[in-house]
Amino acid sequence: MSHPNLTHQAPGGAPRAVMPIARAESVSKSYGEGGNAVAAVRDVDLEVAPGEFVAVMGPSGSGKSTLMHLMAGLETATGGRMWIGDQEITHLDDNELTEVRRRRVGFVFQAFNLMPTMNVRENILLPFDLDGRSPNKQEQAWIDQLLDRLGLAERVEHRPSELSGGQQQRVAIARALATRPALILADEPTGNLDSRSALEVLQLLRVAAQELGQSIVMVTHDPKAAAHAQRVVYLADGEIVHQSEGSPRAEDIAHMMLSLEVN
Ligand SMILES: Nc1ncnc2c1ncn2[C@@H]1O[C@H](COP(=O)(O)OP(=O)(O)OP(=O)(O)O)[C@@H](O)[C@H]1O
Repeated sequence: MSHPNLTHQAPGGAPRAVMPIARAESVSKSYGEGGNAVAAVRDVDLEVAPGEFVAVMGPSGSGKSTLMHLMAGLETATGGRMWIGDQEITHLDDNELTEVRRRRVGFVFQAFNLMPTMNVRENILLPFDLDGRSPNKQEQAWIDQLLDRLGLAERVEHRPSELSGGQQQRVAIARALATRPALILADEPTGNLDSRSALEVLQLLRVAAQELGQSIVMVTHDPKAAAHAQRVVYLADGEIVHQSEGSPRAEDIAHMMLSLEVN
């Protein structure tokens, strides 16, 4: 189905200039049934523009990971509709979802899912292999830049078991960015990293957004990490309760988080 925003009017009546790369419309997700049902995500409306870097924050159990999985088509919504670019993914079957993800989405999840028998280079090139092609010259230059900036250039022949946890995480990040997918979903991408590596990852995500036009949605508990995003979306009890206008300061984010956690 085509995207309704092609003909959509933005608030104020002006036609929308760009189609969002990810869009949730009144999306809900419940687990279980009857008295045991848990409403993990409730009536969420969210749009992420091309080249936008959005951080998602909220107390533990507020629905951040579930929202991310819904956006990726890894979970099926129990209500509402979801799009990736112009493609509605709400009712796609598993094969169709796999295809959309492979072509358009890069993931950095907490389980890095690196292939243990492959070295760093082979792991990073895996998305190209799955697409039945090799990187072109521009893509190879980008991969070299990723390896360099992530401090992995000397490690390309190593297997994951020969790397530290932080290095494995950086390989997963390089792999997610390598094909320059339109949408990057990152769950705590700086969670296990020292502050220098974390800064490098956040700066890379910004480069991917600002220079390559990739859209990034990053779940994080770290106000300093979230301050690198252009917008921060706050969840509580499965609902969006606040959104920043522009990049907020880490102190303001920490303050907001505190108020959500005590409520
Ligand atoms: N597969 C599942 N079955 C049942 N309940 C689930 C499932 N996955 C998540 N939940 C529940 O949904 C709610 C939201 O969980 P979710 O993992 O999305 O929160 P989160 O904000 O990512 O938390 P954290 O910051 O602790 O990772 C929680 O109450 C959780 O227990």
